[in-house]
Amino acid sequence: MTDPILELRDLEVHFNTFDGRAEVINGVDLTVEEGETVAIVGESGCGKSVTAETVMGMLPQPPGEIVNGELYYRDEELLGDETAHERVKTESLGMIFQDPMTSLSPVFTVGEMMRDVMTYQNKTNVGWLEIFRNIVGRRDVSEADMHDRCIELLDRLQIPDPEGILDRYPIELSGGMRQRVLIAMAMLGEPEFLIADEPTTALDVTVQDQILDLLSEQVKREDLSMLYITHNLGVARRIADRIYVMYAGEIAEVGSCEDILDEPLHPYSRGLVDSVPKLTEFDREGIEGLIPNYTEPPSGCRFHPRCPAAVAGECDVTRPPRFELADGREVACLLYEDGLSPAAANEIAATEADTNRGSGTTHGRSSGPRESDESIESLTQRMEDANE
Ligand SMILES: Nc1ncnc2c1ncn2[C@@H]1O[C@H](COP(=O)(O)OP(=O)(O)OP(=O)(O)O)[C@@H](O)[C@H]1O
Ligand code: NI
Repeated sequence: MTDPILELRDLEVHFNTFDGRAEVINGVDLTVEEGETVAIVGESGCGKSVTAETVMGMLPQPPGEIVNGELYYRDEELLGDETAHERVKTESLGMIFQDPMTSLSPVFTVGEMMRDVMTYQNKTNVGWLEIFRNIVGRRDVSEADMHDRCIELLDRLQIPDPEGILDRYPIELSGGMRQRVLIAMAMLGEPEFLIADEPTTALDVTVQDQILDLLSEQVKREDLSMLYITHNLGVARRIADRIYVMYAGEIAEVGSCEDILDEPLHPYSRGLVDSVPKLTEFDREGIEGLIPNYTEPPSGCRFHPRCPAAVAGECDVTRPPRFELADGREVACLLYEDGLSPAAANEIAATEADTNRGSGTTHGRSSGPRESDESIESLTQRMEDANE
């Protein structure tokens, strides 16, 4: 491990809703090393955006409430210091959002928006001093310089006719072009850390690929670090160095893209990888059931009601810590207690899943952990035997 540029520790976020208190983020730890791209992958509603919003200092509070946790950016704690958070956000962070139509203003041209961003660089409280300085004219924000910088960035994102684009309104551009403009705008403030929340979901696959390539290019060129949010494992593999698999506001598994995709360990990751449509395969296994209700989250492991390998009396009682395996892999699943080898644990998970399926797990809503005489200890024993 090198130097973490960003570190989230034990984050807990709750929301006050009409249905009660929703305990959405439940102890998330996450680290992004300098120059690294980390993807958070998980199904809709698992808390990816809430995590990103917290990092950006953009969590709506209320209804949101950060109940616990620390956020370090280059060793500076930000969750307890709004001023520092605002400064870091302005100076060092860049954001790219999901839907360009909602993040771009419909009433300004691309050029006007880009100039605005450059002048105030995402500052929410622009003081009279800054406005005065800009009226008087600082060298670095002269009209000509701003114009050149806009053209350079639009050019870098391979936007045809950048001069012409500056005078266009977002509505006049295609989805792919809008997303490119949004990336160009995020780069204007010369950030060192990018946060992208599903920037390509609304695009068709070819355009999505182009955008991912362009984004990777910027990240490499400027030596940026990035937190990339997606529900798509394929996208994560293309863009990220490491993947954090998230389930119901908890991190299920951490590993390199290859590790997670080639040999997912957590039963949830296994389901997630299995549910990726393959061109050569029609019959695929997904994950049954839904993300739990956050006002009454399951006890123990939050995944246990849907887990094909869940063991009654264990998984519904004990919240699994993140077990560290070799090569920076971490899995929050009781199967991996006692440093079991991934291959062996996987085998057990698979056997468990088969047995559970055979014993008639109902469709749609899972029937919860299997009543079993076999405890984790005996599973472990079996695994150790298998290892020998
Ligand atoms: N402002 C809010 N008020 C109340 N609940 C919220 C708010 N924002 C998020 N939530 C809840 O937090 C949970 C996680 O939402 P989040 O948007 O982080 O999911 P996500 O993983 O980003 O999903 P998606 O892939 O659909 O974007 C959801 O149950 C959502 O209803
Ligand atoms: Ni989201």
